[in-house]
Amino acid sequence: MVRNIVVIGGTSHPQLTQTICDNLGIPPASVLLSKFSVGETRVEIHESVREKDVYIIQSGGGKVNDHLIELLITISACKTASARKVTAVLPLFPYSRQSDIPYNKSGAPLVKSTLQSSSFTFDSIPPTPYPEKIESSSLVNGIDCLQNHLTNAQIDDRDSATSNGIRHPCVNGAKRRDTLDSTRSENSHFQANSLPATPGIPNSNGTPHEEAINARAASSLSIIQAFEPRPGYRQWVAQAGTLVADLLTCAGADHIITMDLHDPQYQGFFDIPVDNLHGRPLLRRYIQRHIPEYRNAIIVSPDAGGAKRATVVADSMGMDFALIHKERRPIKSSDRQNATMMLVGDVRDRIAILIDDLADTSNTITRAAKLLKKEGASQVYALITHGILSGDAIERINASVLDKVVVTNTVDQEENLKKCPKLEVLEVGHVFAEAIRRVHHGESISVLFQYD
Ligand SMILES: O=P(O)(O)OC[C@H]1O[C@H](OP(=O)(O)OP(=O)(O)O)[C@H](O)[C@@H]1O
Repeated sequence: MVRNIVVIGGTSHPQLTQTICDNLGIPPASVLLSKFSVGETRVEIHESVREKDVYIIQSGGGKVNDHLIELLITISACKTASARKVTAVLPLFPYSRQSDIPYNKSGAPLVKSTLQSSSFTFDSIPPTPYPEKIESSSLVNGIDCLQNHLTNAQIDDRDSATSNGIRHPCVNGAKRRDTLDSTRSENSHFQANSLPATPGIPNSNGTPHEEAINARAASSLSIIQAFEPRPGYRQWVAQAGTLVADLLTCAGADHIITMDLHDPQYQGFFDIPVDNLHGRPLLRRYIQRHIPEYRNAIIVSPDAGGAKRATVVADSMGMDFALIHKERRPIKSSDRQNATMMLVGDVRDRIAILIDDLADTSNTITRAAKLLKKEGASQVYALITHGILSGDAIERINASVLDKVVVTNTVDQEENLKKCPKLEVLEVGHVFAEAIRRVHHGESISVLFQYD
């Protein structure tokens, strides 16, 4: 039993909090986490934290923004209640993919939008928005309006440049909308049913169901084609990772414990200690125990960004390695969905094991699996640290040629397990409990990463 320590669980993953507390031999602290009817988060700490070391467990995934605000308020509540030290334990760190935003060649950000004949929408809540499911109310929310105005403003500028410098008045947006519609009709590749086939990957390789899901998602994932950058101006997109790091520090966090940061350099955004634990030992143990004749299998990175992660696993286990190269900066929205994928390495008649840090929409792993099967792989496993699995990811995995998807429970998988027979979950609670115990006693935690 660890003394003088308080563990508080956020609402993101109560089961993981309980496992961590069971491993530490203490009960979770009594707290009230709720919401006022307006939607604001309410936090009450029901026991003394004075001069105690407090560990707050809150993961990303799910209602990520609500969880983040709840974490910030809880940190602040503990600090103002005289906690000696507050450590935020974020098994999946939210927003860590947003330290850099991918841009297309024209400078427009690669963001999700859904194109309808009359308007854009930027809904990103699960499920992955389908054009036919858009509600008219979604067209009037703040971000949609802002983006529409941005787009319309771009078109206005173009118009004014080609019409003797006279700016068209905005009468109920009618002029702008007309222009926008005509711009859209020129971009016929934006129509949901006219997507190009995946270069290098004939459509016939996937199941018809998978093709349908991917085509539907491709039609939803769009760059604003009407966007044309003003000369000398590149549209600014917030790099939210920096802000989130600052928010945690300002709220009063003294220390961060997380696992498999998408970009390990994100640790440099903080001026407090960040312990980035590794999920690799768990994945490695799974390979050794569950994959038959694993030494003949081949580790595959589904994109160049994850090559280092995957090679570390391959090298430490004396296994072969292959890489899928994914085109990173497509010009058209449909290209992001259908970007060219090329395999470097030989997977024929072997079990291919995809290793990645996270699966969100699961487009990456399902498309990689399709390519690997096409290249002759006998089975395809995906071993992922963070199973975010948002939107219709589970549906996509079920329809894919993937044989098995193994994730850790840094994100709650209870509901996903019920819906996905291919899914297996590895427990991480004991890893975080050991990290907390070591940090609390001032012991080194490097032993938790010294296996590579
Ligand atoms: O399930 P999905 O929605 O397909 O997302 C998963 C992919 O996203 C991340 O990489 P990213 O695309 O950000 O590229 P990077 O690794 O080069 O940073 C991650 O490393 C996966 O490869």
